[in-house]
Amino acid sequence: MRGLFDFEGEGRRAMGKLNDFSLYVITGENYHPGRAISEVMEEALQGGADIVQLRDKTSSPQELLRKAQELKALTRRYGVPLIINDHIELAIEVEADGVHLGQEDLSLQEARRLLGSSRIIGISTHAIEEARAAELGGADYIGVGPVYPTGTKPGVKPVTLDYVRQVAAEITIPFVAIGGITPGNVDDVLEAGAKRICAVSAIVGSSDVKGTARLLSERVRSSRGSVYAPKEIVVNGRPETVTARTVDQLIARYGLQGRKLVVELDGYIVPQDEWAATQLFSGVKIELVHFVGGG
Ligand SMILES: Cc1ncc(COP(=O)(O)OP(=O)(O)O)c(N)n1
Ligand SMILES: Cc1nc(C(=O)O)sc1CCOP(=O)(O)O
Ligand SMILES: [Mg+2]
Repeated sequence: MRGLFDFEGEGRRAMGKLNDFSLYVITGENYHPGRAISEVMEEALQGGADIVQLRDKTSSPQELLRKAQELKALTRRYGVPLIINDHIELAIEVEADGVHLGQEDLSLQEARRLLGSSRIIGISTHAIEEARAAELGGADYIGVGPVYPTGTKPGVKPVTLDYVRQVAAEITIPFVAIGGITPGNVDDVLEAGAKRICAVSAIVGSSDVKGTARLLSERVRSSRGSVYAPKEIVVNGRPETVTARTVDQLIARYGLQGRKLVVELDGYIVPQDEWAATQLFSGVKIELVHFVGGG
């Protein structure tokens, strides 16, 4: 097991806010005329959405503020992060958990300067060079898409499952596959290596928002394997098969209880008070770094 590393020097950061997630749901009010945004998003949360984004290209600043405040209260009740698309100043004003930015939006560096290290920054990517740059620049997650053609972004050329495979093989920060994902094609996306998916129309445009969210979220979770089954994970760079269900069980398995430890899971530092609740899934990469000699 690797012992000690200079975690300042390697650009690692404490990120308590972005817990592992499976189903990321983005608002899309044009898909549910006559129904309130908070009503529809609450159904998505009931179905298992574990991260929510407010994306709204048409509202006035006042309307946007009202929607952001409503969603902030809603997501707090469900204990999931709220991300604001594009508008960093709004994210700061409502104390959202983070912001999502595209290649044409505010730069990652400027966003990080404004938001600080504890808030989430997601970056859209459409090619591996963009994914590498986002990872290197300290993004907390990346969007990978559009995987399929989508009416939510008409006319945008799909990146296809090839790009999903490329990112799954190379990029270590969490990524979320997005664009045209539905119950009918989600298994292909997962098969290509996605561990998290994101959807707008398939969920908020569904006649059964909760049921569709549940179906998608269960598909993603079950593709990661049962928490009770042996899991193939990578511990400090070494492939291991483990039965530990949670981070604290894994720590116990290595006899490291009570040691001064830093735990990094898929690029995030897991705070000690979350070790017991943080589940392990096949495919995760974990670093257990213990300090020796008073380091
Ligand atoms: C999770 C996620 N991924 C990608 C996007 C798209 O962001 P962007 O490229 O800036 O395009 P707009 O959404 O602003 O039209 C996203 N919003 N969320
Ligand atoms: C908002 C957005 N961004 C994308 C990207 O690839 O960056 S694809 C997309 C639309 C996602 O909506 P739907 O689930 O309805 O296809
Ligand atoms: Mg944008």
